[in-house]
Amino acid sequence: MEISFYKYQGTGNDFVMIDDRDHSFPDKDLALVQKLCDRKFGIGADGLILIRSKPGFDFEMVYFNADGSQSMCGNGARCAVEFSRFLGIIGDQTYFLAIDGEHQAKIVGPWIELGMSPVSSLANAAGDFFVNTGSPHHVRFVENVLEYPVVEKGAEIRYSGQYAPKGTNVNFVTPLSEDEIYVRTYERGVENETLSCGTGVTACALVYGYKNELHEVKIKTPGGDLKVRFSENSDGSFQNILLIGPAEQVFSGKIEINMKKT
Ligand SMILES: N[C@H](CCC[C@H](N)C(=O)O)C(=O)O
Repeated sequence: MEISFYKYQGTGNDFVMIDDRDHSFPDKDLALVQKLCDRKFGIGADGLILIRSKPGFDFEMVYFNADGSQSMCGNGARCAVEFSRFLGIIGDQTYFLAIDGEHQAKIVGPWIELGMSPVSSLANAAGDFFVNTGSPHHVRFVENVLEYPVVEKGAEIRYSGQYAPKGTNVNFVTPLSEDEIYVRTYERGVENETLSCGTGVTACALVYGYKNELHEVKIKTPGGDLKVRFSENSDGSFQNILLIGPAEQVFSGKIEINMKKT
């Protein structure tokens, strides 16, 4: 069976995007997801996203990490919004469903303003922090993140007993100024450093904003620049969280897939 795909990237986090409004993609075939994401034997990507029809929403976004596991993906959601506009499903605003619930988003020029799920609390984790922004994130502030052994230390934390069995994503942060941070991320399900992680930079921005009484944080990542805006409630929870950044279609193509005999 031949399928059409589109390749998108959001600050260097890259995705195979499939228009699956007819629900024909074999989403139980995780070996196929892994193959399509494989950078040598497939198309190559950090993850794969299906756009599906969903009553009550403009669309549903189904996200798979490269290893076939599922979670919420912030950069991927921005790409899903841009892809849905490209397909003519939406204009410049949308209300869609993802694994962590409903989301609003707005396209403002080259930027997508993505509403993220509310965050109930920041937790301390052995001197670091833990935040769930739709996917789980460990946040560690370090002296010089550009020199930090992200993959080695990231894997250590990701596979540590405190996060077993599901694991977590791991972010390392160095402040650049009073309202800007640099973030590098080890991503669960990619099992490597990615050039950026949307839910990850959101987690880091909430922690930095909490520590410095900010409601908007600029973030630099190896894959590009992002902004996070939010409001904090008196009980320490966060809402009106916006992840703001670009999303770009890089190329499109067709690929032959062997459907598993079911
Ligand atoms: N690897 C993450 C999901 C993708 C997160 C990232 N790509 C983003 O932009 O939020 C996890 O397993 O929780």
